[in-house]
Amino acid sequence: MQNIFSHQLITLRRRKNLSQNDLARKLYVSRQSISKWENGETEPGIDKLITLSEILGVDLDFLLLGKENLNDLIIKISDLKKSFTQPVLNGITLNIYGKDRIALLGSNGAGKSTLAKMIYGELTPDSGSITSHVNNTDSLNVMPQEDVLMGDLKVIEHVQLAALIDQVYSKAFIAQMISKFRLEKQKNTYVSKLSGGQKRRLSLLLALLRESKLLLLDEPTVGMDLSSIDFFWRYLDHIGGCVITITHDFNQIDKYFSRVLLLKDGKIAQDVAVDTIHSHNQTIEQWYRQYNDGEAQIQ
Ligand SMILES: Nc1ncnc2c1ncn2[C@@H]1O[C@H](COP(=O)(O)OP(=O)(O)OP(=O)(O)O)[C@@H](O)[C@H]1O
Repeated sequence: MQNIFSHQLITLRRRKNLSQNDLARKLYVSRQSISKWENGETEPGIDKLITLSEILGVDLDFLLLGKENLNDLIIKISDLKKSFTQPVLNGITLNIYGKDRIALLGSNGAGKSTLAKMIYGELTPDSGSITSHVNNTDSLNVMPQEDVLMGDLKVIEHVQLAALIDQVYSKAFIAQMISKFRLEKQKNTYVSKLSGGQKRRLSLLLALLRESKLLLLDEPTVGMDLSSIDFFWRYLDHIGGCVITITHDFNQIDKYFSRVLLLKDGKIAQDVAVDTIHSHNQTIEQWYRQYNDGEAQIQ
């Protein structure tokens, strides 16, 4: 066990961009203890192992025995390239794990939606590969940047249809979701007559009808009023599986995400754990301003 655990600890700690000091602080142990565990000289007790598996976002089995399970690595992206009239993605390499909560950040036009569309299969890359352990038909939920709604259905009909397709149809559940998403008054309104924010709420409801292994949200809160935005973030906090969100809603990233990716010049310029940014006494917004415009690197 010792060798596998030591190897796992080093790999997973680096994957989370945590230094030995960062991890020591989180576990209330000395940096030397971490170093000894990583050298295979000593082992942590069970309470620390449990906390470690939580911090590193993996099952205890995987931490101790290296048993890869599908909840862990769910998407592997290698050297992905895509050009339209100009190159947009210029060699994206990335692993996405089952418990990741990723905020995908970058300037307008950086290629965030393009990358998301390739992950959910709407666009094909020019070169490179995406290996996915997510079944697009039953384990992937998507809320694209532009609402994809059927305007000539009433809200209730749209939700019923989606629930049938997702195999989660139940009258009570549909009523509950419509009420939760504050669309009760509009349930007999044609979708084409909804306001922009109401359409966004409906799109979100549809994306969240069934459980998913991967939920991809492209600027979900744009056009929503403040109470809908608050509702959205609270709701998101209770969703299982991996979540990748493209957002410029910086105030919320600190609270709801575990990992931030910065897309810049067609590459993943930064891939950092939110905790690491906080341990440098920065908010995500401060970090973003520094790294999107500057050249610095977090060690
Ligand atoms: N179908 C397309 N045909 C031609 N160019 C495209 C197409 N889709 C995207 N682009 C271009 O690719 C670049 C990246 O677009 P993308 O929508 O991925 O950026 P983004 O980071 O999501 O931007 P934003 O934050 O503004 O939504 C842009 O310059 C855009 O004009």
